Amino acid sequence: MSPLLLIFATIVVAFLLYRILSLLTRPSLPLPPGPRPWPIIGNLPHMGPVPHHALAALARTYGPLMHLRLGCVHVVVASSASVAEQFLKVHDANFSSRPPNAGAKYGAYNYQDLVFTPYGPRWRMLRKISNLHLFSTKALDDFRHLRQEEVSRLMRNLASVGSKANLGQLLNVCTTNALGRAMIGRRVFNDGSVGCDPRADEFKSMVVELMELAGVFNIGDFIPALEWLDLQGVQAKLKKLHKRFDAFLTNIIEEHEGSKTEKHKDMLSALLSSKDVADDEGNKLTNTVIKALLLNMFTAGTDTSSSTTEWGIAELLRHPKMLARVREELDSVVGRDRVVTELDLPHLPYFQAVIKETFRLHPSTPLSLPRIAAESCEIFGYHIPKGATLLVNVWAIARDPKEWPDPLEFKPERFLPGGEKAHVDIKGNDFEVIPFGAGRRICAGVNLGLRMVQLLTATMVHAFDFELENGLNPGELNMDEAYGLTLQRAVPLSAHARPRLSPHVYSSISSS
Ligand code: HEM
Repeated sequence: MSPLLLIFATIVVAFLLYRILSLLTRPSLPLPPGPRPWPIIGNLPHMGPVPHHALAALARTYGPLMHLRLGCVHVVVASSASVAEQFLKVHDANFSSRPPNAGAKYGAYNYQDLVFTPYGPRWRMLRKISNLHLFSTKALDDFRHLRQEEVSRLMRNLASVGSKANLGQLLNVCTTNALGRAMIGRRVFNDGSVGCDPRADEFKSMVVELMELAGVFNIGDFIPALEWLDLQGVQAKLKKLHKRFDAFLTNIIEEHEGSKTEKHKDMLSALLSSKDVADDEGNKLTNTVIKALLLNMFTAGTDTSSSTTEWGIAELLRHPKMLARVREELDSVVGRDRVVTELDLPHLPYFQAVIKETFRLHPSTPLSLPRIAAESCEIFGYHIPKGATLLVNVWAIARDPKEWPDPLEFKPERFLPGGEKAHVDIKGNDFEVIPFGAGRRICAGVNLGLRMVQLLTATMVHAFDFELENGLNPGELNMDEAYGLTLQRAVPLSAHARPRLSPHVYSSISSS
């Protein structure tokens, strides 16, 4: 055979082999529908400046189970309760790790933390430790008085101010200090005056920056060949921010180790005392893992709760009749001669419905946190490839008109007896409203977050009348969202707070 013929025959055979192989390996099922991807960048341009809005709009065209290609990465998006249930309940084991990303690599000690560590022995160890020391019912009850004291401090400070107060900032200081006392045995920030500790402003801005960076669809995460170019500057910013967080956390640990004589009852003491001792599965807590865990708690556990409270108060201010009904309930259960406590909360059904409705319309992580498919699988007749990133649009699911009549209206009644969602809870069992996610990687701090948001919101509306800045009519309150990984208010809530309880309540609050 002539050489030319040989080359030609080789090409034909190779082509035929390729066709046969691709036919054999092609999944018999189609991928879910989705917008046509651009070459190389795929659907990245479709994500827009506010990805949960853009994905909700795309889902109206392509359906609640959608496929996109971001760079080289397959991404599937769940935008209805039934699709979310498939991923987070039926196939939860297959989606129990998170995809690789620059945020975890450069911002969270290279995946050594609880939020991003792959599902496995380290995840189990960290989840177990945090449940034991922070999130179990016993730990939550043991630290109840700390939360109460911090909320009361906030109340006393607000009562003593004549001028307008930045509620968002104060709520954030309060949640950070309450968490700080349980985790590291002390407050993180001063709050002596409502002008606040300047470090509190800095800390909140660090958390918000981290959430903003984590919310960016970083090109390097989706096109690994371009990672080194850091086209959006995300990696550089993450590295810089990480240094600031690391200095803050190293300082906390050094201080704690330096005061060994005191008997601490906080989480950090327990972590330090079991440092470098292997557990049953051979895992050890190192200084780095401890810092990573503290970082998770201070970032995942502060802004989420304070911004949800801010949204809740804003909704009540915009709906004066609902605010009046909440106050009526509080005044009849608690009265005006004492502050509301966590023990009162189960006796406030209308207020509970207001909180659920706040979480429905303003979930603090609108796209939850991403998961990755460990193996390929089939969902509703579609092929989900191994390695695909899963995004659950919890924001869109909770506004799905097929599930929620008048989805954009703030209507707490829907959660009351006789309402269409009377028996629905928000803790990951009813998939039409999953602000804390669901399945084995559901938010570790769900019960703490709920208690904090409830106590703060109830205390604020029970103890104060609010007057908006410059005599603004509450109906005109700006409710726009500023997007990061968490859902901030575009315009922080500022108001004059006027005490409405008996004067002795504000003066008798302990200042421990
Ligand atoms: C308003 C309050 C909060 C909301 C709405 C919220 C929401 C979420 C969501 C949606 C996830 C992802 C769940 C998933 O993948 O299915 C998550 C994970 C997590 N949250 Fe929260 N969270 C809140 C408060 C807190 C608090 C107070 C803490 C701790 C102090 C916390 C710690 C965590 C941790 C450690 C994870 C990662 C869990 C894991 O990967 O195993 N969160 N949160």
